[in-house]
Amino acid sequence: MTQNAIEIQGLQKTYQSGRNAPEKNALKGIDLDVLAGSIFGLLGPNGAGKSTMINIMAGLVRKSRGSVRIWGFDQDENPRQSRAAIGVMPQELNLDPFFTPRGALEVQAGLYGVPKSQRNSDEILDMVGLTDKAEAYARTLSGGMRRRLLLGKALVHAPQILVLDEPTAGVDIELRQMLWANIRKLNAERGMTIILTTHYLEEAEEMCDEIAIINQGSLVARDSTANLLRQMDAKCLVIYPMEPPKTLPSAKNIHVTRRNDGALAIAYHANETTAENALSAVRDAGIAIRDVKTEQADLEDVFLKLTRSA
Ligand SMILES: Nc1ncnc2c1ncn2[C@@H]1O[C@H](COP(=O)(O)OP(=O)(O)OP(=O)(O)O)[C@@H](O)[C@H]1O
Repeated sequence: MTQNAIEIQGLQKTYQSGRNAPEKNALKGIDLDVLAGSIFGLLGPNGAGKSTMINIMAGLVRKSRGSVRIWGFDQDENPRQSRAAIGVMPQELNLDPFFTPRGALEVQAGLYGVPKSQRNSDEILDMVGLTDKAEAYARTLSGGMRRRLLLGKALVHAPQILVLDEPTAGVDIELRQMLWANIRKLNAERGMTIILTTHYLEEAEEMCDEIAIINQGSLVARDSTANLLRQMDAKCLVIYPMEPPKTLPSAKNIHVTRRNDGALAIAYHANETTAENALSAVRDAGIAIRDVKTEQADLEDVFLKLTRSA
């Protein structure tokens, strides 16, 4: 087994446009490793190049330059092995309406050359909760069921790496939880490496061990989720006073604002001062505290900082 599930070097993608339109440099030279066994989030604003990158990994889009190794296999030298190591759950619900879920899984297994004796359609149908729909035509399945079937299709050849492009975009809470439970299980029990794109930063913060942020075709961050959050040392202490204060607290390195609900928001940077100093300033101003809470930066703040400055 390799240490890295994915190794990407100098990856570039230029889309040729129409006769008079300029070329589009969707990826401008990306280096990226993804550790085997991790849950890895690929984030970026619309048009950043996430789908392009995922589709290149999956062998669905041809790269213009650079090298991509999947599970140790170079995509150019060993296209078959590198494709076999990866399963993709695409964003679009592109299912043949005339196949049943069982039929769709069998066809997919055939495409990947999985011998009949090694197919596990029943287990997959059970896992994605489609056992009782196994013989229903895809056109009769709800949107949520189709999405579950797409996850099932990505798993037929037992890939080491599962790639999910916006798996929870527009799905209801119940399905979202089911998808995440399945994904966590595949990661924990089979050690499957999971790579996903999502627009829900809270979800990425909760799910992903490691995160890469791309913006306009370039990598702007790549770190553990915890380290990325640590970069943002902006804190806010929110004080609910017993009575509206006559004067606002003031001290070095704190910035106080009054909120509409009567709370006082005391903003500071953890590397400049402490919560203790902020609270002292509140006491010095003679303010009795009814309640207090803290607010800290989340992934959304990190994301905005990195993608705006670039
Ligand atoms: N087939 C194509 N031909 C020409 N340009 C393309 C093609 N596919 C993508 N692009 C362009 O490449 C850039 C990156 O697109 P991509 O779909 O990879 O971004 P994304 O980060 O996945 O965005 P989103 O979050 O909106 O799905 C965009 O400017 C897009 O318009």
